[in-house]
Amino acid sequence: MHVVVNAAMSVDGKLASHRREQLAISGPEDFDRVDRIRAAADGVIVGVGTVVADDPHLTLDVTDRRVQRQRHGRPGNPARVVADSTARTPLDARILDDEATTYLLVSEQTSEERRTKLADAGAEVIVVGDDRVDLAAGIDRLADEGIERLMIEGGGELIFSAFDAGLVDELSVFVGSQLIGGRDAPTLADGDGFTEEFPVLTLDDIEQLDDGVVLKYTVEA
Ligand SMILES: NC(=O)C1=CN([C@@H]2O[C@H](COP(=O)(O)OP(=O)(O)OC[C@H]3O[C@@H](n4cnc5c(N)ncnc54)[C@H](O)[C@@H]3O)[C@@H](O)[C@H]2O)C=CC1
Ligand SMILES: Nc1nc(O)c(N)c(N[C@@H]2O[C@H](COP(=O)(O)O)[C@@H](O)[C@H]2O)n1
Repeated sequence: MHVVVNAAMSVDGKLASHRREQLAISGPEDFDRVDRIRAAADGVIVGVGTVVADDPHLTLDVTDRRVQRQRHGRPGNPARVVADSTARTPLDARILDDEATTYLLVSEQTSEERRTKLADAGAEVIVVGDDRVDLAAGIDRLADEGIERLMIEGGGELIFSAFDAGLVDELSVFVGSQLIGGRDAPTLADGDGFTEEFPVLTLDDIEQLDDGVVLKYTVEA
């Protein structure tokens, strides 16, 4: 499995304001770039914090679906995936519509009743982990479903966990020109934070887009 993280942050490293409202940090050129990364992926994953905050759709625009067909011979959108230990995804969430397959990674903490409701609402429910979603195990299960390239879109809790588990191969981050501030605003990598053995990245490319820059890194093994 090849895992690519992509997100957009302010100059002070925030993904959103402390109110956790969705903000357009990216401009149109960067959103086009995001769409191309989605189009190249077999699956796009977010944490349930992002689902609750943003109600994202995580699909491609029609142009990119054509691009995907030419590139990979596979029609349609990449699969959508949510890391959702206690199955908090609302039953009317946009990611549960029928525009793509949606996998919900949940833990054993989720009741059979809740799993059934989510399955009835359109989700493919996969149980991985006792108290919390075990991301490495989840990725193995997604690989069994044919997902070979996974894009992680956020938020900061999920991105930290993916780095913590040593699962990330590439990181792209758009740095916009806003300053958001707020000690409780989500950042690119939240979680408990590293105190030793910090992940080491190699800067591969810098590109100016909209009013910001895209930084592209590979992650050292
Ligand atoms: N600017 C950007 O590119 C993006 C911004 N965002 C913003 O980020 C915020 C949401 O981020 P967060 O609150 O950090 O939530 P998140 O989206 O990272 O979800 C975290 C939640 O996922 C669940 N989870 C299950 N298994 C997990 C695991 N193994 N590791 C980590 N989490 C796991 C937990 O309930 C946890 O609270 C929103 O304000 C959203 O707008 C989200 C994505 C991209
Ligand atoms: N790359 C990027 N730039 C921003 O400025 C953003 N706010 C985000 N947010 C992510 O995109 C999701 C929304 O996706 P849909 O348009 O609904 O398909 C949102 O939930 C974040 O994951 N990303």
